[in-house]
Amino acid sequence: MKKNIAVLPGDGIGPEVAKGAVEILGAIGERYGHKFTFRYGQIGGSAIDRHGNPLPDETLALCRQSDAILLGAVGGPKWDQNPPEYRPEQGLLKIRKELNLYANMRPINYYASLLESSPLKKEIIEETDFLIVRELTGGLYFGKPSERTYRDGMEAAVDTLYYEREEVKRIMKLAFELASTRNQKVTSVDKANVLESSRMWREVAEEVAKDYPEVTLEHMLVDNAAMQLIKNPRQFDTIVTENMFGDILSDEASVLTGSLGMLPSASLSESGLHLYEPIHGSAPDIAGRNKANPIAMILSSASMLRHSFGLEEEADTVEQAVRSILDSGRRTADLAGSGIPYSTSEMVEAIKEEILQKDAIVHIMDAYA
Ligand SMILES: NC(=O)C1=CN([C@@H]2O[C@H](COP(=O)(O)OP(=O)(O)OC[C@H]3O[C@@H](n4cnc5c(N)ncnc54)[C@H](O)[C@@H]3O)[C@@H](O)[C@H]2O)C=CC1
Ligand SMILES: CC(C)CC(=O)C(=O)O
Ligand SMILES: [Mg+2]
Repeated sequence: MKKNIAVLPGDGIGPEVAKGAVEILGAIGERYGHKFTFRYGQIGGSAIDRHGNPLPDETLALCRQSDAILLGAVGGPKWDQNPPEYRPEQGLLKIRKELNLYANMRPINYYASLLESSPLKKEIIEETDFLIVRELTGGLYFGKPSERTYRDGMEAAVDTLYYEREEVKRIMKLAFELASTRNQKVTSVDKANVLESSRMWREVAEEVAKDYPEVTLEHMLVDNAAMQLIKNPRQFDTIVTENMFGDILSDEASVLTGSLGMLPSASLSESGLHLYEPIHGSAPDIAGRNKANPIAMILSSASMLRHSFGLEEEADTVEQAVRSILDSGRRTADLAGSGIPYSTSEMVEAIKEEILQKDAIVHIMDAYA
């Protein structure tokens, strides 16, 4: 198979983890005979520095000409004081909107060998397996106005949580579709006791649920959901929620796996051009030190193999290699505790060797078959 992949490394640890994912995809190409061509584009702070724009037109064009997109992370203190349009995060929001990447899938799976890495009790997190379906192109991050203003002579600031009914329906339908292939339960998370947008969200959830009689729908207020995620995460199967609620709840959920550096995501569009990104940010506190955990990014690339290219076995191979390396006790600093940590590049190399070594074993077995 031949595929063109746009790689947008971004800022901070973005380039470090993106490099790791590219190497892993290279190993998969080598093992299975696929030709992946990687073409690089600028986004975020590095794009501001080079082009004066957090999402240059060239980057968008590159993405549109590609079969899938890998994105590292954007942002950092260097650009924190920039005016809003020159903030790296605007590049990320814009690419999501321009490519209509309306659904961000954030799966939370437990890793047996990482049970000790979480501050939570083993009995609570064991067997955790749920999916956060985060609406990604609407809600509080996109509503207008979003500005500094004056009201009654007083300085004020406003952000707007705006949803069109159809936008809610689209993400809700996807959540029900996904739940019907999982454990048939949707938890719709909102703040319907306060927000009008949430009351509409709830109505739509009830309406869509009628088409999926085999799926159980429950509603949960977001503050309670934040608590339930830590208290009893096994109760969840598919969570569907507003953009910012999903952003916050998924970072919280990463604690179940032991590190933010473990959670991948897929940002899906209706056009079939999807973007794959770890849920974490650019981690300026560890950037440039070869210290970041590349697994969230590597698992995002596995998701790309599965969902964009239909390469199920190849995706399984990446995920299995990650599990084997973790089972063998190898950890980056975020998970190493008092053990000796692997650097980013050592971790990538270990996963890569695991992928290629299995290949060697398969060939030897074939030779003797
Ligand atoms: N998708 C994106 O590009 C995102 C960008 N950001 C941006 O990133 C910058 C930093 O934001 P923060 O709030 O610090 O969030 P962050 O996610 O970058 O980091 C939070 C904490 O988790 C750690 N961490 C994150 N990823 C890690 C990894 N792969 N391995 C090991 N440790 C990891 C960091 O070292 C830090 O202590 C900001 O400019 C923010 O706007 C934040 C979230 C998402
Ligand atoms: C710019 C932010 C919305 C990025 C973020 O935190 C995320 O998508 O997880
Ligand atoms: Mg986030």
